[in-house]
Amino acid sequence: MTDTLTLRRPDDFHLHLRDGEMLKAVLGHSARQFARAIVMPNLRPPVTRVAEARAYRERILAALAPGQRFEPLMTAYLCDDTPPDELRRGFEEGVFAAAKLYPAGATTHSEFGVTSIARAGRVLEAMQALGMPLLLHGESTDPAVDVFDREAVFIDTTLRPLLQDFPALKVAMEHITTEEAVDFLSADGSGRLAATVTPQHLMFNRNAIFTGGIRPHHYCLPVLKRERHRLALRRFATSGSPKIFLGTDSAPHLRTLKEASCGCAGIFNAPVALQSYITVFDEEGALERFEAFASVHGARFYGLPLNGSTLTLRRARCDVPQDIALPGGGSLHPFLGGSTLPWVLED
Ligand SMILES: NC(=O)N[C@@H](CC(=O)O)C(=O)O
Ligand SMILES: [Zn+2]
Ligand SMILES: [Zn+2]
Repeated sequence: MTDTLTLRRPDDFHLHLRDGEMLKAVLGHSARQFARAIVMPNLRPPVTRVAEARAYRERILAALAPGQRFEPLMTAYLCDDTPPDELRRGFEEGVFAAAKLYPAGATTHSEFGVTSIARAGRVLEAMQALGMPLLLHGESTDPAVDVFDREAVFIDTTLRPLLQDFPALKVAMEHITTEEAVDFLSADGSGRLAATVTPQHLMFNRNAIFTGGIRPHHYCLPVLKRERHRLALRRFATSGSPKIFLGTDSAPHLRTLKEASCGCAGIFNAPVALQSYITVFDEEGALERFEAFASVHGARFYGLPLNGSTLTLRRARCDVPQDIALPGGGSLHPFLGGSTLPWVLED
């Protein structure tokens, strides 16, 4: 039995760091685990311009503890009126690593998102020419569509035609949650389509939201799905396929805002991200494929060099705290808070 695993330092290809006091409280948890992260732009107001992304990157770097090393990779939030030239300049100047498309109304802070793909045509044309990845929150926003079907419907009605219209566009399906997404990815032979998957979608099915009462800390978007989807995700994530890689979607919200009559969507998993993912790979007998998932496939998709340094995980009891206090008051409940995991990060 393997009791320690040393791997190339991983990257997080889908992360919400927020801003201000929240940024200061959560950043260290990611910086301790990951060398780099693709930082989501859904601030209020969203990060839409090169200058805004530069300034946000500076705030992130300034919030690091002395001596801590971490590279934030910035993204542009696409709106109906995003000028293609702004994306081009941001990408060419090395500020924007990618652009994120939120269908308007699909998720937290998506109200300024794209109202129809048809309107994004010029922007997608420019991204395709540049080789700039498009990151998708892939859910239908049609209110008539069942909340559990939104990803599958998006794939059929939006993603499939989009890939046909832009045959060379690089696309990442963020936080996939369904067997339909796995099947769609598996069938694609173009080499320009990939996906990220979160720890929560690998570890839980939708029963977790309703165990003995309503469990707001298991609520995120896309929402957890039924067991067959979780099993399909686990098989694909641990298969060694280069089309799927690590992206936590760690999305902190104050405990008070989650435990509310209308609770926010998002799970703060940064403190236990690698401990959770490795537990899944261990359970699937796939530890030898963990490094590729965590540290190689994502970097290749984004055209980034692989990290030189390493990190070690050790089989030992990891007690997850119930609460992480914010300096300015309030607290966060981390993913799996109050339970234990069988792997720890070595110091
Ligand atoms: N995943 C979530 O449930 N929430 C994310 C937004 C997102 O990634 O869709 C957030 O910013 O809170
Ligand atoms: Zn999302
Ligand atoms: Zn997200």
